[in-house]
Amino acid sequence: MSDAYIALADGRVLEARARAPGRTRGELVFTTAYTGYEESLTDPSYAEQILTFSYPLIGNYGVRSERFESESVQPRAAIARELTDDVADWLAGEDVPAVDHVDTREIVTTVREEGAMACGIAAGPDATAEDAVAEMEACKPMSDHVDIGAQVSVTEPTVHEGADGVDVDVALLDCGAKGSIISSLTDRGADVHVLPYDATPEDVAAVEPDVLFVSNGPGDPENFVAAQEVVDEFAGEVPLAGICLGQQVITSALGGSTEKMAFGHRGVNQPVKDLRTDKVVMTTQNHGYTVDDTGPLEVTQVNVNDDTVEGLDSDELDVITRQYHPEANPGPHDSLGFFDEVLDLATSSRRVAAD
Ligand SMILES: NC(=O)CC[C@H](N)C(=O)O
Repeated sequence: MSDAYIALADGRVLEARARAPGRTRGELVFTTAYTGYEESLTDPSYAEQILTFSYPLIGNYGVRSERFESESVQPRAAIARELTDDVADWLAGEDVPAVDHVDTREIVTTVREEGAMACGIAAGPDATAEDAVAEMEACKPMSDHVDIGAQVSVTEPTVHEGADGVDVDVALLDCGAKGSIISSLTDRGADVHVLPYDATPEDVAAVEPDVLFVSNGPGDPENFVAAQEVVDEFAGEVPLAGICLGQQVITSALGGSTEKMAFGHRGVNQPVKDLRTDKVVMTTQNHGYTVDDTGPLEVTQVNVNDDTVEGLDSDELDVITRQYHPEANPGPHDSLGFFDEVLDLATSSRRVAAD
């Protein structure tokens, strides 16, 4: 007898094995990454989602907090073919339901064919298929999580100091920032002033930033209204940079738009071509929305698989953004140079302003 059930919005209920008990619901997504499960499970971009690992064995090198991207587990549940005890115990300790012994190929194929969908999970000794279905039926679309930023952002400003000798101040709007975005900036010497997702223009001005950086984050970028207002306020005055949700928020704020993708880009081998150099790099991605209309921004990079926008730029407004995750964790380090470009933009625009 099964002790776990996964209910999908298309009516199917899959039987599984409970590895961490509980009942929950969320948008069903996946990652094809074969390593980096600790980083993915602590990435705030996955808030309100259920994460399926397509790689069959998850947890084979343990669980270490040094590899976490935030302080807690962020998806509402995890699904894998086989979870080790280390991972199962970690998730159980965090009250995040987890299930395995299920055909994850079927789940990923379903999401690829039918799109990201509502999902309910019931796991544990008393779990029933009906419980899972009830959870799935109560699952809201991502766009209905209007204040999702509050779940993942700092509530008070915090400063992360970079190395001495580099004089760059970054105001980072924390819409659910991964730790390695912050450390990629401090490693290069920048002081990073992490501000709440709903910071006001006054809060940002108080930092006297050399660059305003909008982080990654969960959910629909159109719900990050305060962040869009801040970007609008500083556009043309302070250089702008963003990653993933950050690219989407900046584009919308400047007059462009975003749209929901069928199932998104979900893995660590997404090929991205730079249109200026014709070079292709491998990138880490986990997003379900994409930039549709780029507004005043110029497309500098595209996804080789489907031609969607991966990088945007504006010389006039001093903007540089990426849809993928240059900070990696998990994934390839091919595009870490993005952070050098951000610091160059911060310092060169300052020189121009001082002339
Ligand atoms: N990784 C992210 O920042 C994700 C951005 C946004 N929530 C999306 O799904 O498109």
